[in-house]
Amino acid sequence: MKELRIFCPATIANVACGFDVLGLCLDHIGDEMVVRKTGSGQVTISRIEGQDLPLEAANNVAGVSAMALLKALGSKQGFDMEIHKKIKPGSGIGSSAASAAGAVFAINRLLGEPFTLNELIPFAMEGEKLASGALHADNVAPALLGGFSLVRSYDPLDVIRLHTPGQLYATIIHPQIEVKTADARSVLKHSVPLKKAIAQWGNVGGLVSGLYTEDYDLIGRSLHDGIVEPLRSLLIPRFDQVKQASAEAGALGSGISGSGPSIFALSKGEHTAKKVAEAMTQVYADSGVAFDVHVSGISHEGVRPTMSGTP
Ligand SMILES: Nc1ncnc2c1ncn2[C@@H]1O[C@H](COP(=O)(O)OP(=O)(O)OP(=O)(O)O)[C@@H](O)[C@H]1O
Ligand SMILES: N[C@@H](CCO)C(=O)O
Repeated sequence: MKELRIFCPATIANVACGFDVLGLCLDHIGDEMVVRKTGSGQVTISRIEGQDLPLEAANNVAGVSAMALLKALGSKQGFDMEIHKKIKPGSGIGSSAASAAGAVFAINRLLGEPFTLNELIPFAMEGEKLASGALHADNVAPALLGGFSLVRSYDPLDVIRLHTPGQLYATIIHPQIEVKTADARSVLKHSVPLKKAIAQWGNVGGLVSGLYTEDYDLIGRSLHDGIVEPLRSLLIPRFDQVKQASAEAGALGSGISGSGPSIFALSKGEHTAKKVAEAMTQVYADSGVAFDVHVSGISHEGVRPTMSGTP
């Protein structure tokens, strides 16, 4: 195979209590990429549609991730990428991760899969480092593996794919303001009072348990973030109102999606998730801030081919 067209899904990182360790994969929101082998011996990006992003491979997360993979293999094979961007950079739903994960998935597939999906995560993290200065895996892991991911450890990297309950739906409101991950990380404190840490790791354990037992009330009780949300929510217009309206509409819980400005809520069932979407819309209707609202299931699959290229 010389060419692969893929869907690169959006993701929600942190999922409230799991800063840098939890993430989930959305099912139909995402970019497309076309990746093809070339004889140039280099990684190139010939086209980016939908957003104004760098075409130089060294300045684009897709290029950096691709080069990290090829360097690990010692491969001199050239690749060219086209990126059809639907997820806005700085949205909080893993725009950079979609490109990083897409690049390494496609190149790995075109090279006959020398790496497992889990083994691709560190290469995609190099792209995230370019975007935000931080080697976080909580967007690229679910973008590659699908479902929910837990980064149990960064050193050594140990990523676990978690069970996803079938009736879990996400609602996302994306206010059209850009919050760069690097900026949203710079507002964080580097030490956490023990009392807050206790509450947070209790909630991470509760959320993981709730996912496995499909206990939706427990999932809802666990969707709290007492560490990051109080600092970052100040960057997001009407954050508290969106949370309150989501709860009143029946959401299990809500929080900042990734580093924001998107806000997510999880609900049991699509019907409730749609009611939450209406409630979020009402909060933002007269805000003067343009916004999009999405309802999505949790995808069991991450990056995936949409059409095989020519053999
Ligand atoms: N292919 C790419 N797709 C998206 N952003 C890219 C890409 N290549 C480079 N970037 C840069 O990465 C930055 C966006 O990444 P950032 O992590 O801030 O946003 P995000 O991925 O939408 O957020 P989050 O990780 O919170 O979901 C921008 O500075 C953008 O120029
Ligand atoms: N865990 C990262 C995710 C960025 O999407 C952060 O919150 O900074």
